[in-house]
Amino acid sequence: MNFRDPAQYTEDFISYLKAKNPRENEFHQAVSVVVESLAEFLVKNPRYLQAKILERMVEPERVIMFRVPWSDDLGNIHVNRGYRVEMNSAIGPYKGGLRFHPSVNLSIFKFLAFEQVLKNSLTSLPMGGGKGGSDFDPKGKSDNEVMRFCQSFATELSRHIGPNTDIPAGDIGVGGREVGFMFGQYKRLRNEFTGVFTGKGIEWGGSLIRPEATGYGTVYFAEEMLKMRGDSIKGKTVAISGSGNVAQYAVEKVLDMGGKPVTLSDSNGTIYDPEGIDRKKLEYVKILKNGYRGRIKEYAEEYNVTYFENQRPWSVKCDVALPCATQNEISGEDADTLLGNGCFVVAEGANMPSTYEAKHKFLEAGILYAPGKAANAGGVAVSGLEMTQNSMRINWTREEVDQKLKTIMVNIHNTCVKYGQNPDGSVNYVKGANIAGFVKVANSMIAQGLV
Ligand SMILES: NC(=O)C1=CN([C@@H]2O[C@H](COP(=O)(O)OP(=O)(O)OC[C@H]3O[C@@H](n4cnc5c(N)ncnc54)[C@H](OP(=O)(O)O)[C@@H]3O)[C@@H](O)[C@H]2O)C=CC1
Ligand SMILES: O=C(O)CCC(=O)C(=O)O
Repeated sequence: MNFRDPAQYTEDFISYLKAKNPRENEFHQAVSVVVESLAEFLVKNPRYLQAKILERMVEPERVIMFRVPWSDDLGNIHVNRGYRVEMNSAIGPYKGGLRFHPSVNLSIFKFLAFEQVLKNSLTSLPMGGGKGGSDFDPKGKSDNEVMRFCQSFATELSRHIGPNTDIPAGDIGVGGREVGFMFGQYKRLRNEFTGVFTGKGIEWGGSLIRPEATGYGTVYFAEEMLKMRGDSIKGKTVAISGSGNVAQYAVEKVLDMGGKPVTLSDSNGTIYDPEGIDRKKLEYVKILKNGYRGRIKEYAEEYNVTYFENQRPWSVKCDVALPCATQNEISGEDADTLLGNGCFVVAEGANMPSTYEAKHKFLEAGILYAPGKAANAGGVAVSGLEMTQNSMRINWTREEVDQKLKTIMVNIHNTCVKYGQNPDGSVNYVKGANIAGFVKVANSMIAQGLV
């Protein structure tokens, strides 16, 4: 590898990564963006190159893959695959969510775990990074089927996790219901009540504001970016994708701040409500999605608004875009459409929702663009606060947790500015987040010897 020329170093490193991890496209994408941001910094700070920190960081400390057998309500047997990627524990125990979705594979979990390491570092809380889940699809399953699956999954996972080892939480397809079933099984197997999961119910060890944290935090981050330009969310038209946990609370915080959310989506299509999704309509979405687990199309029927079948929200005119569904949901073409329509703020509630092309278009356009590892870090940050409350056997109030969340998001924003500000005063938040997240983990790895 060429240790003198940043562009050549980047190319060499990506070739090395691809040769070692063939066909893991999402993982290549996530690492490529980070290496591009870091290359110049690494060339100027060769001790990280000499210690082969990046080579070590892209190799998970441990990957666990396992069989998850379960039976449906008719007694038919199904076999899914479970995963946990324990990526890096340099600054704390592995921490990160579980995703249940039929599309998952090892590449997706490695990209998510790699992003999680840098994200958790940015929160300033002592958490390493991990991610896991299964190709199980909770959609269309009864509560009893989901419980049997979760019990089977947690039975194997319980051997690998613990309150000081690895603390999973929710992600796509895993919310309070699933965390409850897994926590219950873990407790039964270990005969101990510990904070081994976060995102727990409020009556049994959960933290206030954890459900809200990712969506709220994303909007707090967008507000901080706007503040740098003497602007705010107030009066802005906001396009939001997804209609799950992150999207719902992003809508709620945009409303709190005087903005107008106009879209939501799911994997079947997008609703466009030009009058704005108000609090009453948001309550409808929460019942639709969290209660009876319906489709977003039903919103269009209820409120007589446009429904774009099989389309994403990015063709709608907006000032701010908050992608809150899944990875690679904004293509290069979508980015062109957003920019052409005057969108000038993108804050990623989801993990890596912008493709490699889209990300570069946003950076070249010089808009306010916050990558997921910075903008959506509020979720795992409040998970960290849940761990603290569990250890101390106390519960903070809603206001206390929200205030701490706000402070963490402001600090992450300022850290990105510190490492990502250009000579003309503009900020490359991608570069800022990647360098800041990296430095703390890299220094800790060096301090701990060759591990
Ligand atoms: N929950 C958290 O605390 C955090 C979540 N994130 C990230 O935020 C994103 C959303 O997570 P969360 O809200 O928790 O998950 P949910 O399962 O609650 O919601 C996911 C939403 O995204 C949609 N979606 C999922 N997959 C696809 C797809 N392939 N194409 C189109 N739409 C899709 C879902 O639609 P449908 O119902 O049709 O599947 C649903 O509306 C993810 O990227 C996650 O990694 C990041 C930080 C923390
Ligand atoms: O709260 C957590 O531990 C995990 C959140 C998460 O999965 C994420 O930040 O992507």
